[in-house]
Amino acid sequence: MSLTSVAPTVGRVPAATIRQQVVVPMAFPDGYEVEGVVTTFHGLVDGREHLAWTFGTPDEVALVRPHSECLTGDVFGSARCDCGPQLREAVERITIAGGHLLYLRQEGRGIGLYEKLDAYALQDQGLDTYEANRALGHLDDQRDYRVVEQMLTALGAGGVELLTNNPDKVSQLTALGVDVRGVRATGVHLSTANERYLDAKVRHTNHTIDLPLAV
Ligand SMILES: Nc1nc2c(ncn2[C@@H]2O[C@H](COP(=O)(O)OP(=O)(O)OP(=O)(O)O)[C@@H](O)[C@H]2O)c(=O)[nH]1
Ligand SMILES: [Zn+2]
Repeated sequence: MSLTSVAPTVGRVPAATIRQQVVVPMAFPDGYEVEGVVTTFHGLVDGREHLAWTFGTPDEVALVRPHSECLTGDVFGSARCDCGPQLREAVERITIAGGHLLYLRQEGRGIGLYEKLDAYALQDQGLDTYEANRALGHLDDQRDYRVVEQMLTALGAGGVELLTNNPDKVSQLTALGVDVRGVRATGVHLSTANERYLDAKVRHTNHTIDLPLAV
């Protein structure tokens, strides 16, 4: 993992319990329709309102996407990053395979929405996404994934296949005792607006994004 991210907490994390489960019929703007089950929890260690969305019928080894909140990309369609298309892709792939989308309230890699927008302003002056975080006094990546372990255990998930390009998610979750049986990359959602961002992720944090050489 990157030395400039939060060190994983190794060892046992306290157990969380299921608070509520509700069926949600979903209709996406592109016409795709699916039904999910959304789960809320008691006892998540950081006190935030993280959600688990279950699609399809999870197998013994469930496909799991730990998705960090990105209000600008997930909700408003910002093309500065690849979060919105990754979220949409994850819902479809998990519905086919059976599994869970964990919607993690870790906006801005854990620095929050206003700070992320400050970081965008610095990127518009030439800094890359990690340099901008540091200029604002943050680590490159402030996320830790203890709540993922808590949610998966409460859901009764055994082995998981992770849907992510981020090796730090894989190593943190493995250190936390999650039984990671495999890792699947997401598609490459490249645009002129996000090419510098994706390139920084590949160069700096070894994200497995198969970018064309010209980027
Ligand atoms: N601080 C900061 N956060 C950003 C920026 N752009 C996107 N984010 C946040 O980054 C998070 C997503 O992280 P990414 O690095 O894009 O992807 P990842 O979660 O590490 O990897 P994947 O699992 O492959 O998606 C979301 O919380 C976004 O809000 C940025 O320029 N600065
Ligand atoms: Zn984003």
